[in-house]
Amino acid sequence: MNDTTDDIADESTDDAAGTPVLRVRGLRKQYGAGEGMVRAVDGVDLDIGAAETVAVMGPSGCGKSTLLHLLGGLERPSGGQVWLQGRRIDGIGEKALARMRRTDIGFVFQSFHLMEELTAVENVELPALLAGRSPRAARERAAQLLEQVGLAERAHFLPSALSGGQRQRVALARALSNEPPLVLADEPTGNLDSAATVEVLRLFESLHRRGQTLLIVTHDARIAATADRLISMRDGAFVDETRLGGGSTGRLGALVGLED
Ligand SMILES: Nc1ncnc2c1ncn2[C@@H]1O[C@H](COP(=O)(O)OP(=O)(O)OP(=O)(O)O)[C@@H](O)[C@H]1O
Repeated sequence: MNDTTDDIADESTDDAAGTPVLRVRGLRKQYGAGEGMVRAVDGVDLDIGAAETVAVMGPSGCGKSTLLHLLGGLERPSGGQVWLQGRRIDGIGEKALARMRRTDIGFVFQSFHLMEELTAVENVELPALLAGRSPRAARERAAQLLEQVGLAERAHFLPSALSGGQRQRVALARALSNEPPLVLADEPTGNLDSAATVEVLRLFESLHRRGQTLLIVTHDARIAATADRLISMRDGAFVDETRLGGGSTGRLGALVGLED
């Protein structure tokens, strides 16, 4: 485990092409020890530039979720370095980590993770309130985001009264609440039927067009087709990378039968 500090270290990474939104070097996570040890993430290097969408695909158990959890500060790495907007974030203290999760990373999970007792708009405004925005500003921003995901009319519904696709759209709106520089999505369509998958896919495309930086782990080739780059992962490591056109108008989008 790395040493921790409650301040985000100001260790910049200079790069001729500009500072990437996310830079990862030699990232590792192992579980257990001895014969039962699992190397879930085993030496990952990655740069994601501003406004880039990167998709990661790979077989079950290859370490995709663990990777996102490490990048989103939900789990601690066993080794390696991570910079978010040029700031070193691996090994930061709990307070700084919590702040980073609230304001710098938007997380979209396969199973939505909405607060069931809060309405859609209350779910979406929560991160902004936790980040210290005024109730009025947080509510205005939440209403705007729900409008963008096509759910303005359902703002006061509880999650239990929403379909899977609608829940994921609320979750996506919530992820954008604090305008994070990076959105991490873990199988965002994994629990959705194909109609709802297309709805969510459209939203990712539109986010991509608007310049949101995104890292998406997915089993769905249609989602991956919206990316600029597609990375294949096996046994905790990246084994292949393909540059796509980005957006479902790209070559792969055509292959999987999506129209724009
Ligand atoms: N908390 C944990 N303790 C022990 N082993 C773990 C833990 N979390 C994950 N693993 C192991 O790490 C490896 C990677 O798991 P991970 O969930 O990251 O894979 P994945 O590629 O996301 O799989 P899926 O596509 O099925 O969600 C697997 O072998 C898994 O069993």
